[in-house]
Amino acid sequence: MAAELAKSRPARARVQEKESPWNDAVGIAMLVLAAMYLLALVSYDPMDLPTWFWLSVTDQPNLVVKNFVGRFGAMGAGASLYLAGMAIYLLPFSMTWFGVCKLASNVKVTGRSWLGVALMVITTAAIFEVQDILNQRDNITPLGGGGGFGYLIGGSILANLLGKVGSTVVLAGIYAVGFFLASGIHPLQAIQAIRVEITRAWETYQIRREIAAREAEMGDAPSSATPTRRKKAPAEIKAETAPVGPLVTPELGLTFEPPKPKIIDSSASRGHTETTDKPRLSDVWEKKRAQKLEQAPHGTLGNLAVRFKDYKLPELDLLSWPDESLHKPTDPRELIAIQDTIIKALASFNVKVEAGDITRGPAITRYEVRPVDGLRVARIAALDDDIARATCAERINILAPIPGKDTVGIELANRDKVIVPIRELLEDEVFSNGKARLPIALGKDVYGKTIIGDLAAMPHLLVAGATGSGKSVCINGIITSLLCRFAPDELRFIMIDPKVVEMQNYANLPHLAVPVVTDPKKALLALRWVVREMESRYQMFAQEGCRNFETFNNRNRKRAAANEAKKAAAAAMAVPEPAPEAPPAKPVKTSAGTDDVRVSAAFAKAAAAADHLVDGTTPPWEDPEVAAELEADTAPVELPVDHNGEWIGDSLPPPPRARSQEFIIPDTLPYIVVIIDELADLMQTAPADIEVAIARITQMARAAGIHLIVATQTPRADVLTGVIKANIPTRIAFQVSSALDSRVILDRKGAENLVGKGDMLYVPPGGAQPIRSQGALVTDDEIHAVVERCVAQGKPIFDVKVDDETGEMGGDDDDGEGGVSSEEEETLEKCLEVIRQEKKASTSLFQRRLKLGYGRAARMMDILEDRGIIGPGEGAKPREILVDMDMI
Ligand SMILES: Nc1ncnc2c1ncn2[C@@H]1O[C@H](COP(=O)(O)OP(=O)(O)OP(=O)(O)O)[C@@H](O)[C@H]1O
Repeated sequence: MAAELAKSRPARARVQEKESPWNDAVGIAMLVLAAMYLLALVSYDPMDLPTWFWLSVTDQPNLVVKNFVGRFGAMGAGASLYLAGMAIYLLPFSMTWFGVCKLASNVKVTGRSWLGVALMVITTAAIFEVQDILNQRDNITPLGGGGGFGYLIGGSILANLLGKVGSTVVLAGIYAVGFFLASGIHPLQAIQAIRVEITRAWETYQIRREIAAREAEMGDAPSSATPTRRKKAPAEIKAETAPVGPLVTPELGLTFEPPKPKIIDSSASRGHTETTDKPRLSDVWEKKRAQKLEQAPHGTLGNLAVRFKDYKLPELDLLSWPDESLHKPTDPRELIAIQDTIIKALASFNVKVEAGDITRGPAITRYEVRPVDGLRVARIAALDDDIARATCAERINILAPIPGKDTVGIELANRDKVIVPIRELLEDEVFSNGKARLPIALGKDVYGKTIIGDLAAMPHLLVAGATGSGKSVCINGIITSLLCRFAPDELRFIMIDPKVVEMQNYANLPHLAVPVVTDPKKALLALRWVVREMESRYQMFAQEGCRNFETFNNRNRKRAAANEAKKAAAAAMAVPEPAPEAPPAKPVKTSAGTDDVRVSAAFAKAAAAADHLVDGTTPPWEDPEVAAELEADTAPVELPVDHNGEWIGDSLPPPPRARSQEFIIPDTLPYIVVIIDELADLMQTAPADIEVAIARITQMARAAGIHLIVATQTPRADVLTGVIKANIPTRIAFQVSSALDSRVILDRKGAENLVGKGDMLYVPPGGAQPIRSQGALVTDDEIHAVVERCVAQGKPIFDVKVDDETGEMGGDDDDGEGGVSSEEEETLEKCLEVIRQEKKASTSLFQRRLKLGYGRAARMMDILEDRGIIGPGEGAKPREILVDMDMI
């Protein structure tokens, strides 16, 4: 109980001793004095006193002093025993306690403490006198066991005034006050601890009695007719026999028994669970998708949905598991040794902490320490460099405190890093349970919990970190998650990759809405297209009376369900009539699936037309065969209506459309995920325009099913501007070189302490604290396998509008080689003629001879240089002609 009391002292009483170099000296001095005092008391002999001392009992004192502390000790002990009697023994013990406190610097020894001791000594002396304890009057204690104080206060005053019992009660009260003053223990806490002890003892007694009674009952014959004991409900028994855990006092909110430190190893991957009874996830999703397509109302399937109707999602078997044999088991002794080193390192700076849990994650291990009461956690955080030195760690991170815990976490990189395979995350229940609309596998936290984000909820994501820290792997993991979950008609990508090499793996992906954009100048056009697409989606939503992407995509199913319910209600209300023997109504009721086929075929042709266009081959309308087919399709389709003109198809009739309406509103729209791999490169070209486009997308695109992922390795304020950051609250920071960079990404420091290679801080949407985790690893082979599976099922159908916007594809007739228009080609011919005649080439020459403006003449020079006809410019000199002009 004393330990509990000591632990639970309130901050008021347990004022921490200020760290001072004198503390140790004073502490040691007190211990020495206490020892000498005690020795003097125990070895006191009145014959040691010199004759001149007022307590001397002889003219011939001992020649050889018997007192262990000499004559001085004898005089001190004699005077003390005379004044306070045997109660004086409290003094050296109190001094010893104070000396220890001084050395430990954990409790401040103040005047109040000494006053407390004085009260304790005096009241004890008085109690000895009143209660006649150790009350011999001899040479050692001439005034009795209570000494002079006891005699005067106890015997002469209190006993006469209050009697024996009354004075004992008063003296006990004063003693208690002295004890609280000396020890710093709050009286309420003492009562609390006593109450807890009593309750615990009572509970233990009750449980023992119950067990004994039950044993006795079991020993009795079962035929015992009149059981005397009421049988308790199982819950009651459970509550009684529950192990007594850490007791929390509701009044003070204090835990008297801190939980025992644990070692948790969450580094190993969960491994593949071969479950034959469970359907494969891709099958489940495909089935859902097929159902949606089947239920889509007549004529509203988009061309992508028709084209990829039989699309199969890549199986998770394409992704591999790491070699488990390489995983080294955790050695708890090693972890405990490191924790001890940390505790000792902190203790050497007078920072007292107790050991907490140790959690080994895939890349880092978190050592928890519990600061003693009264220690500010900031003091531990300030010693990060010293802990790093003591543990020989390259970088450490201190969580002071760990959110939601009463401990401080010290995170050190593991010597043997365990990778987190993406397959583990994709097989996780969280990924597949369908709660996340756009699930993306991110990684695993230090406790082994998988981190699966929902891009739809984010709704945009910023990924930043130094080069080689794991950004690309993270983005590839996100793309792989989406590829394993969505068909090309459900999700489309726009990839902007100014680094050129990062996204080449995805160049033929059927999910691409536009070819991978590598030219930073064209990236702006792609972003503008996204803005336009967003606006056109909002128009569609308005037309359909939907507020956002989800309601739009589910509107037909909701309407169909409502229609079904109406039909059922009407059928229930209708009086059943005998069915007339009539020939089946004409036209025969056609299922939604059947009537879709024809319209879908038309869309398929439209898709083929788009393909023709982007492939640069003959446009479909020039192909007589396709043209004839398209013509045939314009023949009126027999609609599933009854003789009253009422719709009898399984699906809903298409919504009425205005004649002027140019587009068919599709049943569902795909998500669009825009990925910008290096924002810094884009910000160099047209910072203001890019910033405006990103801000517009991030502010408004969420409800339109458009989501943005921005990555950068340059976390500077001019790249990640305030406007961009304000609109992208969800962030992932990989290792960066400085706390400044970390602040730019996360608005707080911490990323500079990451250890690289996928070690990241993830700020979830709405989450205040970043979660440290190890990113999922997806290898190049895995990416190839998944992409190949997607590519094998169809080529990308680029949106022609996008091509026009980005200028990447051959959709524009005007653009020839390298974006040179036919008009420019004509001017170029004239320029070549001028070069042939003049045998030289310069901008001014073209301006003069062809009456061109400077800009156009300079553009011609650039094209000629690009084509290797003329050499690079050398100041004012005419350019060198590199080819034989007669050969051109
Ligand atoms: N989650 C991870 N698990 C294990 N290793 C990883 C992980 N992420 C990255 N790595 C390792 O770090 C290396 C660099 O990663 P990555 O290419 O993603 O860095 P980056 O930040 O994209 O660099 P850059 O900006 O130069 O492209 C990888 O080749 C891989 O070995």
